[in-house]
Amino acid sequence: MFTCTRLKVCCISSPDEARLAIQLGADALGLVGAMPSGPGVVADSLAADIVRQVPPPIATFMLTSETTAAGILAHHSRVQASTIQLVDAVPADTYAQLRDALPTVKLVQVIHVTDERNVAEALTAVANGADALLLDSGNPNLSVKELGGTGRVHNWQISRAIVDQSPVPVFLAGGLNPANVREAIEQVRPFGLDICSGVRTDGQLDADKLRAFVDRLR
Ligand SMILES: O=C(O)c1ccccc1NCC(=O)[C@H](O)[C@H](O)COP(=O)(O)O
Repeated sequence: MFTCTRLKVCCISSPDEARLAIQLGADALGLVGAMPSGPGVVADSLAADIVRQVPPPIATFMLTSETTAAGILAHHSRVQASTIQLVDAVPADTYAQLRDALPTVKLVQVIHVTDERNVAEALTAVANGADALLLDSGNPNLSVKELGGTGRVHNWQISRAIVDQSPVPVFLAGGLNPANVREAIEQVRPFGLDICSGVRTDGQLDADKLRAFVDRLR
């Protein structure tokens, strides 16, 4: 079956990694801001430098753990990405405040999938103004929150239920790699995939792993 599942390569840590990801087929790049935990964080100055070098039509996603409109806008002013990825839950009026301040910037809400209640959580985020959803495997309820980059797969049946009901595009993340990418697409049918640890070796983007992932994806 023909598929055009989009690919976001996350945890980009240098201009060279950005170039490699684009060369191998990335539609979007993810730049991880300050987080309570996780291996993929880069300084805002480096993220901004990478954003400046990324050509259109490649999208740049700034991942933020900020949960107030003021904090998110301050983060965005330092990075200037085309898309803001909210990795934690935010108050309902935050999307409208961000939209007023940044009308051309897209807002992607991460949902950390643990149980069926995440379906309602996802649809509420859309009703509040999210332009897209990204389903990941973190745990925001821990004392030190996990907000992504876990390398873990979650319950794809719940993700499929969200895809089936969502009126906006849905990205699937969490523990994806060349070996499970086809199954992920067949089971969840997402608009796009997001990958970090599954295409890295010793923390560096691995061209062979990313090529293998893209070969199976396309
Ligand atoms: O990588 C991190 O350190 C990180 C920490 C907190 C939020 C997001 C983080 N990474 C970016 C992502 O969104 C990952 O691409 C996503 O969680 C999937 O990661 P993986 O399971 O390793 O493919």
